Amino acid sequence: MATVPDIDDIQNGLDTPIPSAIPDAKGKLPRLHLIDEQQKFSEKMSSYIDEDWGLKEAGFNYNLAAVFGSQSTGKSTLLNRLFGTSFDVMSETARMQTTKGIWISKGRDMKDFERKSALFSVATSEVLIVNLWEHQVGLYNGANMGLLKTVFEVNLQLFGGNRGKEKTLLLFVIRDHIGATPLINLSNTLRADLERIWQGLNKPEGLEDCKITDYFDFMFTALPHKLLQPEKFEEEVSKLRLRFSSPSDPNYVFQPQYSKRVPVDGLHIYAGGIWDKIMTNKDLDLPTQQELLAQYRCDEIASSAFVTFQEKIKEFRQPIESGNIVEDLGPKMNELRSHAMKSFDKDASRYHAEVYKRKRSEMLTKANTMLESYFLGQIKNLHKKAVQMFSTNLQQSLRVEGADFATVVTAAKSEAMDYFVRGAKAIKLEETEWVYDEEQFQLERGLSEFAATQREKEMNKMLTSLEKHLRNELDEPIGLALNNPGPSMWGRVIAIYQQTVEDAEQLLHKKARTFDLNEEEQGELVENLRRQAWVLLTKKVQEESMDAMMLLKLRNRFEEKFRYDDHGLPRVWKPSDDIDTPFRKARDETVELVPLFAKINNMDPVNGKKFELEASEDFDFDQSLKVLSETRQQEITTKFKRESDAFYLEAKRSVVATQAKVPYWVGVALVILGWNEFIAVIKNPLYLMVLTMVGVPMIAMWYLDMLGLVETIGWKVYDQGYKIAMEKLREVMDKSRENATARPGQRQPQQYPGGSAASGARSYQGKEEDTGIELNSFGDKKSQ
Ligand SMILES: Nc1nc2c(ncn2[C@@H]2O[C@H](COP(=O)(O)OP(=O)(O)OP(=O)(O)O)[C@@H](O)[C@H]2O)c(=O)[nH]1
Repeated sequence: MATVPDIDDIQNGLDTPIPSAIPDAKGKLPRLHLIDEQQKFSEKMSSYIDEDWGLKEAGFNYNLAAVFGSQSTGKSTLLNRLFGTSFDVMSETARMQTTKGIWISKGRDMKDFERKSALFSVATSEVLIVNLWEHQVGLYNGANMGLLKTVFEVNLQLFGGNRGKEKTLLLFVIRDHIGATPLINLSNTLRADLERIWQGLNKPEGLEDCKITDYFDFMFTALPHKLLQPEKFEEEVSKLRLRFSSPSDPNYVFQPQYSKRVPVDGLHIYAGGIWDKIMTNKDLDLPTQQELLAQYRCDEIASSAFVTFQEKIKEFRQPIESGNIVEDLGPKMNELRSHAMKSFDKDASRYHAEVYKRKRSEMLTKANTMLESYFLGQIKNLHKKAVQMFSTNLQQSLRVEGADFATVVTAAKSEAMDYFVRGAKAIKLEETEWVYDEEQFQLERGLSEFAATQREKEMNKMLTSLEKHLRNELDEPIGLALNNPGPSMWGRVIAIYQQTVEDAEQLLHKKARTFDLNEEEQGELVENLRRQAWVLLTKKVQEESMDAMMLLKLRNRFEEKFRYDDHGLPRVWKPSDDIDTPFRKARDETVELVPLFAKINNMDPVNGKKFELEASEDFDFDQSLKVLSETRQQEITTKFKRESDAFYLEAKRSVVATQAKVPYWVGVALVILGWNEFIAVIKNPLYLMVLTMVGVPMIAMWYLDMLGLVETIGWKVYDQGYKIAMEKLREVMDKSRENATARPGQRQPQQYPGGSAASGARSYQGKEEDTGIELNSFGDKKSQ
């Protein structure tokens, strides 16, 4: 290849007048060994450009062409003919002798250098002449297509970013063209070969779909046989020369799109930079035989070590996938990994050190990747377990009376987090970049969210119990206050409210501390509490002011005034008594109570100020104060008046009853008919004693006009006695029914309507007296 080691790839376009090119003593233009055998870029390029070639002031007015082709394909001959250069041409006789021997013995270095210099030519030149024999067309190796492939590949890697911006012209010159195959056919074959090569390239990321034409243009030409048709050869070469020297030629090669746009004074830096980049690219280096062997053997050793390793680590899969925590997973994984690495080291460490090192690190990475799935699986399971642990601990601790929520959460959280971190640390192997920060972060967040939900639940529980407390504290006292109606009753109600809310607030503040509530949250809860208590209060007031309740209150008050005297004793009306005045007075005084229930008087009795609560969307304080409307007040008053009439009539009736008198003849008849009995009683001390004991009090009462009262009391006693007796009877019946239910294996009787199956069964088997009660209660004596 002519680019090695000569500078025959750098050439000045012939149309450009060379300002001061200085030929040497033999009249030859000076040439530079640009890159020497040690692959070192010449430092003299700049001085050659400036002085030897006189291109100092040329700026962009120069061109670069390179030639590429197999050994001794006449590259130098062509360049010398085209550009008047003076590259050495191998003598016709020596040609055969200088090929294979040198080629094989220096194979590696040469091949390496060949790739690099070919790539250098492609990267720096505007036109790359690809020189090949006609008979090489279609032959992969002969036409140097393998080399072209590497050059294309690396060119794409290193300079592929300039897609479509900088193109290079590939000018194929087919030598010794006899003419049997037309040029067009040859060029088609070459195009197809190039396209195929391009398809097979390993293209870098992002350039997978790039085309060969994004980077290269093609031109094809042929030259006749130099030795067989020398004149024709020279003629065609002269024509070809025009393509390089005459811009007016239709096939002129140095088109602007191929220019690298580097001014000539910077060319040495540009070309040097490209060479450096090429030199540092590993893909252009060929491995030594030792390295190849080491790669092969290390791969084999690694695979065999992996077989055992993979087999052993399988045991972790099942438990981890089913969500269990594998005990000692860290040490176990570490042991298996070290075992695999040791068995690799034992055999592989004898091979090429660099390769061994690289393969070892590859193997370690692969082993780590395999183990990482178990690491991640265990981390996931640890996460789940930590959440469970947290939830159980929290719930257990909260069950303890007086548990402080904030403290309980902090303790449970720190325990769960500790468990997770300890577990995660234990399975993180050395020489890995495994991390669990994200999972830890997610866990912490999850626990906080869980705690927040729990806290809300606990708070709701607390608020519900607080509401119950409020209801208990308010209900009875308010009922009592309103059952004794009067101008001061609202004052009492407000005082009860204030006291209850104060107690509940204290309770709330105490609880708030355990929930770690801030000022604002506490304020809001207190506000809600006050409102809630007020709503409960107004509900109770509404209950107490329902028609039936109001009438009861009024009736009680009326009875107090009308039926009892000032000493609290029941009044017995005598015929001489004035019933109308006390009745009217008692009724008027009672009716006066009704307007008191029109509206809650929200005056605070303690400080004399109006008590108020802030209204909200669903709470209207002023509205909540209203109790009885005008209409309802009237309705209640009317109903009450009607009821009170009954009391009036009853009073009147009782006077008539005491007024009724026994006729005189009844007395006379009594004396005549009962004389004997009277004498018998007088004479008998026992009868006399009984008569005295019963008769004297009766006479006294009659005298005091209290017989009506005695009668009323008697009836009441009878009434009460009857009620108690019935109650006792019911209790005994219930008890006997329960006992019967408790007895197992008894028949299911149906014959006692209203009685339970158990009580029916009892009637067959129970004790005599029990059965009697049972039957009496249901009235079915036949079954006995
Ligand atoms: N048949 C034939 N021989 C040629 C042609 N051009 C050059 N030669 C001869 O081939 C031999 C090699 O020519 P060179 O120009 O030195 O070839 P090269 O490719 O520069 O050689 P290296 O630089 O060693 O790779 C010389 O003897 C030339 O006279 C050609 O077109 N046809």
